[in-house]
Order: sequence, then structure tokens, then C-alpha cells
Amino acid sequence: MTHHRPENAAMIKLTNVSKVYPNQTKGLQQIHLSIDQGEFVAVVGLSGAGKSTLLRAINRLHDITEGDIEIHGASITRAEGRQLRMLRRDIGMIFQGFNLVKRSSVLRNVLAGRVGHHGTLRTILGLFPKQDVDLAFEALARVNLIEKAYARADELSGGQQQRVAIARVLAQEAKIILADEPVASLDPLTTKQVMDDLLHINQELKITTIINLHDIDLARAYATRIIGLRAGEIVFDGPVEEATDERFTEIYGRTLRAESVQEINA
Ligand SMILES: Nc1ncnc2c1ncn2[C@@H]1O[C@H](COP(=O)(O)OP(=O)(O)OP(=O)(O)O)[C@@H](O)[C@H]1O
Repeated sequence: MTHHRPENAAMIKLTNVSKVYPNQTKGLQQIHLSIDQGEFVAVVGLSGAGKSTLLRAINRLHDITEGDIEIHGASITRAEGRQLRMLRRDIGMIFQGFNLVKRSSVLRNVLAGRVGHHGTLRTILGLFPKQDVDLAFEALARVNLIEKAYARADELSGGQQQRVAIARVLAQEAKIILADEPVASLDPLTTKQVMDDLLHINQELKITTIINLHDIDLARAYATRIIGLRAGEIVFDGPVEEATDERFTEIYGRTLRAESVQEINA
């Protein structure tokens, strides 16, 4: 097997990607997208636009129906077995619901990021080499949670739990972070802490970051590039400066601001 990875390859490249769900819903339609290493991209759009589908396609939690997705020059769409595992190891996921093992310690949750490097048995038995434990503490330091290492995950606040999930991705040594509505269930102050952590990690470690957000204000505050989806299609792709309320109202017939979403839901 070749591990040819051209130096100038995009970190993530989607070519004509479509996803049709078994019930015929079109999740994604002919997506062309190229994201470079170190970019901080926010994906926005109304509920059902295809934001989750896009992230899940990239790390192949979902198979796509058509097209090809490459991670630094290697097709994850066609990868199997060991190659697929290796590609997935480079991609860390962050979910709205944190996905921690609630009854385990923070440290063990972070060490779970090492599973792709060792195999499951070792992880279950908790046999981690000292380097892994060092790596886990280093990751916890980055999100300011060292003092919580031995606390049970469910003793932490929502924001702290999400930062544990971020530390887990750091311990994984992922090159890409895919975050699916990571702050949707958090209050404004906690939202800021989690988003600040993601931004610092992106800037300091140059980890390519794609984050689904339903709040355009948050997207504008943190991302450098914004991608707008509507009915599975890319309807906006540009720098933050161009992602104005006027432009989005033109595209969506309304703004994508959190307050207006709340007004509509109220
Ligand atoms: N497993 C599935 N089976 C069938 N249709 C699905 C499935 N998952 C998602 N869809 C549909 O695909 C479309 C895109 O959904 P997706 O969850 O990607 O949107 P989203 O932008 O992430 O929305 P939200 O902000 O509400 O999470 C929607 O029409 C949705 O109903």
C-alpha cells in the first residue's frame, strides 16, 4: 500500500459528493469543497440543511452515495481496513452531547483518544504507556482542566465536559477536528470558553477545524471562512467579511442569528 501524500494536497477535499439517505432524502448534493491545513471553517445553515451529514461524511461515519472525499490526498471514501483506521485516527470528532463515558474519570476519557493508536483491548484494560498519560495531562493542561483529572466525568459542568472531549481529541493527536454543534447546549459564557479553546488549539497546533454552528454571529466571531448550506447544497463559501446579514438574508430569506432563531421558536 502506498502512503503517497502530496505536499500540496488540500487537507480535506470533496469532489462531487452527494448523499442520499435510504428514504431518498438528499442529505448532500454535488458538493465541491477544498479545505487547507490550519483553516478554521464554520458551517452554517438552517435545521436540516445538511451540516451534520457533511461532517459525518468526512470521517465516514456515513458512506456517501456519489463522489470522493480525500484526506490529505488519500481517499477515505475508498479506504478499507487498516488504511481507513489510520485516516480516521487523524480526525477527531466533537459532538453536541460530549460523548464521554460519564462514570469514568476525566483522565480515562482523555486516554480513550489513544485507542486508535493501541487497539481496544489495551484501552479496556487501562494499560497505557507513560507517554500516553503524559500526553493526556498535556491535553488537559491546554483546556485548563488538570485539577479535574481524577474527577468523574459526570461531576463536571457541561462546558467542562466539552473541554474534556476537546482534550480527548488532542490526546488522539488528530490533524483535523470536526465539531458538530459543540456549543448548542451551553450557556453564553461556557460557549465562549469552549470556542476559545477550539480557536487556541487551531492557532497554536494548526489543527484544521470544521465546526457546525447554527448561530451566524458565533461563526463570524471565530471562523475565518464560512460555508453556508441549504438543502444539501453549498450556497455560500467565503471569508467572514462577506458573510454579512444582508447576504445571508438574500440567500435564506432571513438572518441566521441566534436571537432571530429564538424569536421564531418562541
Ligand atoms: N438517518 C437519516 N435518514 C434519513 N434522512 C436523514 C437522516 N439523517 C438526516 N436526514 C435528513 O437529511 C437532511 C440533512 O440533515 P442534517 O442532520 O445533516 O442537517 P443539519 O443541517 O445538521 O440539521 P440540524 O441543524 O437540525 O442538526 C435533513 O433533511 C434530514 O432530515
